[in-house]
Amino acid sequence: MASGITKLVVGHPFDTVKVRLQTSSAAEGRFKGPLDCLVKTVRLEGPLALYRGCTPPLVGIMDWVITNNAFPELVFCFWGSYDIFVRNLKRYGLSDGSVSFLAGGLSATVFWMGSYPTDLVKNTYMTQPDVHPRRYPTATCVMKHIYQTAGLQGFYRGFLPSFLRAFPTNAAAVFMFETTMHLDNRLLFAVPKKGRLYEQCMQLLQGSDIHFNRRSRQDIALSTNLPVALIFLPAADIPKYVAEGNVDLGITGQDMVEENEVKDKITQLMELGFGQCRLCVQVPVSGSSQTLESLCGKRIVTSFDAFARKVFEPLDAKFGKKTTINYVSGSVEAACALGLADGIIDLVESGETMRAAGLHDIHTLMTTESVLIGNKNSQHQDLITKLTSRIRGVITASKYVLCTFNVERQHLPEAVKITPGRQGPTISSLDSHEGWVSVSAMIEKKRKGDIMDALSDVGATDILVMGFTNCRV
Ligand SMILES: Nc1ncnc2c1ncn2[C@@H]1O[C@H](COP(=O)(O)OP(=O)(O)OP(=O)(O)O)[C@@H](O)[C@H]1O
Ligand SMILES: O=P(O)(O)OC[C@H]1O[C@H](OP(=O)(O)OP(=O)(O)O)[C@H](O)[C@@H]1O
Repeated sequence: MASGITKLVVGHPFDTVKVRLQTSSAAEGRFKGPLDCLVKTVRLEGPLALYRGCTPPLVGIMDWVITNNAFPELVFCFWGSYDIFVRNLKRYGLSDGSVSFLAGGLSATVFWMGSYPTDLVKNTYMTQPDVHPRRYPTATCVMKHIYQTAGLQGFYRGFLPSFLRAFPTNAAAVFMFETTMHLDNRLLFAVPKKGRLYEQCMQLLQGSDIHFNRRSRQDIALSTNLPVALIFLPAADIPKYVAEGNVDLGITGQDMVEENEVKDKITQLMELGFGQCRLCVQVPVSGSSQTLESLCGKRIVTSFDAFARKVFEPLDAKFGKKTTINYVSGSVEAACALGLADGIIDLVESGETMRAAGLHDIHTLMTTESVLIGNKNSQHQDLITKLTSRIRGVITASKYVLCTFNVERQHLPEAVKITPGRQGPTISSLDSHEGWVSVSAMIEKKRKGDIMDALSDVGATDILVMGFTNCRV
């Protein structure tokens, strides 16, 4: 009750201003803005005009709802029906995300079906012309008028646009609300949302059996089989989030960790074996500056501005010059051709982009690859260990294959030298061939051709090589 009265006293003037602004067209030019509307209303009609719509002797529950601006009370319709929709949609085996999305949209429809007539009556009452006697002395008169002129359907005039807007916006809002509420107690795992590392990260998550459904453009996805939430972020921002404990785990490049200057604040859990490249100082092939020292005092363009400052500040101090460092977020190689830079600092993998821009590298600042990094104080250390072990299994599986063959026992020592395995090969006797054994051992994928040749040379037969997708070794 107290909250209703407070809402009425404090909130109703705002509502009056809002509705008047909404219903006065720009062409009319009645009000220049909210303050102008407030001042004009008070000056021309007196302060009580701000409370029009809340004091008339309205009767019945509809009037109470209207005069107390009690739409929030109708919110129970929303969440009440939401529960019912959720329960029913779950029966169709839809994912949690789809259920929240659809139930949110459907509940918004229910909410609007219930509240739309009162909204229409309230708006009509509050925006009636400032003439005396009033066309509608009470909200009940508005209701009577609508009913007499258009029947019951008159209370739903203009409903379609409201519905069309309400379904998707509420579906998305509820979906995000539910997702965010479910982040509690989950390990937050940041992965690049696009760019060079994206595809391999997705394969890594899939290989590690971290299941999730991600809608297009959605930046948070809950795992469906682990207490993990995947947070899709730019690779450049991930080190900072991990260092500050906003997320527990992340995948990014070592170059990004350096650039964010957070190496001491994170734990590098594992090198992932992809995203390998070099961070290089590059200059035009025929440019006048061909050394780091000669670039001192000139213009450098880069996405790695912190790195660039670390390189050039000592040189500037030594030579008494001031190197200009300008940040760009991509296509750095274009800067020299555009006359914006004398040199750049950017990544080189194959060197194709660099050469296509007429540049060559004169200095390698660091070699880099993608890494799994963790927050030092995460509350989810057990889960971090588990995920790290799964990911290590996928990486190992991508580097090794399983080699099996049969060999005469007398040649076993030579064969074992060729395939020692990670901790010794598995050897079992062959019941069907007296004096023969079957051997299986993990071998490096990139050496499999040489190994098979060598095994043949020592008399091994039935040599098979098989890939596997995950392992714990
Ligand atoms: N050519 C490359 N080869 C290998 N790894 C690369 C290459 N370019 C970038 N990387 C690695 O990928 C990380 C992210 O780089 P990327 O250019 O994809 O980031 P982004 O700026 O977020 O994406 P985008 O370029 O789509 O805006 C880099 O920090 C680096 O570690
Ligand atoms: O040596 P290369 O094999 O040619 O690779 C190097 C390029 O790859 C990266 O850019 P990316 O293609 O990711 O786009 P970006 O410039 O927009 O960051 C990097 O910034 C280089 O431009």
